[in-house]
Amino acid sequence: MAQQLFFIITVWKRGMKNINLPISIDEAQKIILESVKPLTDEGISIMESANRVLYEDIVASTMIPPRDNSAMDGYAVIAADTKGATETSPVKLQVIAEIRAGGLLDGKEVLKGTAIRIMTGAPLPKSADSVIPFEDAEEEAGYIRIFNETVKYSNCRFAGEDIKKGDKVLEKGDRLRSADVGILASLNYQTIKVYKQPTVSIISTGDELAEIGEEVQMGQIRNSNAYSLYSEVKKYSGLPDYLGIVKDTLKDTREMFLKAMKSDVIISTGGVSMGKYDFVKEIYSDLNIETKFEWIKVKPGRPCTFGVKENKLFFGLPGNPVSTLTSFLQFVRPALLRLMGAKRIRKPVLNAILEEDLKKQPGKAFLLRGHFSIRNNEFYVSTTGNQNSSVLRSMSRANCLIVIPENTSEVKAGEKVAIQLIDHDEI
Ligand SMILES: Nc1nc2c(c(=O)[nH]1)N[C@H]1C(S)=C(S)[C@@H](COP(=O)(O)OP(=O)(O)OC[C@H]3O[C@@H](n4cnc5c(N)ncnc54)[C@H](O)[C@@H]3O)O[C@H]1N2
Ligand code: MOO
Repeated sequence: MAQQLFFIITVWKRGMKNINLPISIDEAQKIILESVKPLTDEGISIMESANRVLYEDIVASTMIPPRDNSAMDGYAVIAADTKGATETSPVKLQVIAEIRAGGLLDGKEVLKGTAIRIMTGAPLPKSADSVIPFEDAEEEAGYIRIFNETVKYSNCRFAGEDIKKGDKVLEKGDRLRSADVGILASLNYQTIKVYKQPTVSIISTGDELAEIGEEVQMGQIRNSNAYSLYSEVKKYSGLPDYLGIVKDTLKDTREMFLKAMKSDVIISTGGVSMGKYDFVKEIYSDLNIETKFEWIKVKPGRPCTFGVKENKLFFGLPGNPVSTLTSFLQFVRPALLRLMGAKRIRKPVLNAILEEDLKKQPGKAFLLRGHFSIRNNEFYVSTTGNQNSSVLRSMSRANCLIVIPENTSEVKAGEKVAIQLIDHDEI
């Protein structure tokens, strides 16, 4: 009875929502994405644009390539002129001119029975409809001998075959890859409009933490979460600011969170489970941050708090180093990408053959650290060792997370399991 009363009071205090009940990964992601308001835009040089998200559609104002040109170093010919060419009875054509890449046509034209020496990328002269590579012809005293027939359009590249004028080549919401940057350059863009990068404050909580360079006192461990998170934030194009370690007191935690409020996203690690000195949740209600959820039906990462205040997103990630990273991947990563306007935010998931038996309790999903490999065109996966949430080594060896659903209790070697590819681009 007393327990029920406590529960009702807690729910009431936290805005009539049952945030104490664990929710699924999918539900949590939905709540987070509903809370994200994408940032505004800025203009940047295309040189800085890799991994940024376009704020505008890119519509081609010219054709690429702009004119028909040669795909090989060789001879521009009229294909019909090579008819009947064989090893024993080669066709002979007179070489009447040469065109270099970047050179001008200057009215040069291939006439019947002639050829023009041409370099890769040089404009195709009028009436030529095929290019014979140097290695397939023999030149001597102003003539070439050709030993094989060629067909029309061999080794020719045509105007607009890559991009036509008016094509929408890239879209608002695309996260730019290197080939995209190349297309922008081909279309003469020096600068483009992209979404701003989210600023991200990172806070480590815990009296037990020693900073890099400090002596580790009795009972202390080295702070690793701030650094693994810092690199994850950078990987997903956020602007991280590591604010340091905060001691487990309400006063210090409040001061640190007030300092962090300058950012779009505030990530803390530790202090979100049931410990006597876990203050993060208390600080949320203290600072009027609306808590949306506190527990997820997943291991690692069961305690995980998410809150919102004035478009700022607050993630209270669990302290265990692996739980921090898996929770980042499932929850913070999609939020950062959506803040930056990205359309694609899902990591690829595929099926792989499990190489060992796995058992778990039902009731929560498991995200096991795995390593996948490909043999005989099949994906295989095995775990990377000790799956304790504090064991970072097995995360460091992992290239995927094996997803065992909530209600499954056992999977046998040889069965297929879903694997989430953690190092691959979003789809
Ligand atoms: N009574 C309960 N205890 C715990 C529960 C629970 O449900 N009931 N959940 C457990 C689970 S699961 C996790 S995960 C942890 C999460 O706890 P906190 O987020 O409150 O984290 P802390 O207690 O502060 O730390 C947990 C663990 O992680 C180490 N840690 C913390 N910060 C860092 C850092 N920056 N770098 C490296 N390692 C860090 C810390 O030393 C602890 O060992 O709670 C369980 N307990
Ligand atoms: O859920 Mo905790 O994150 O397993 O160790």
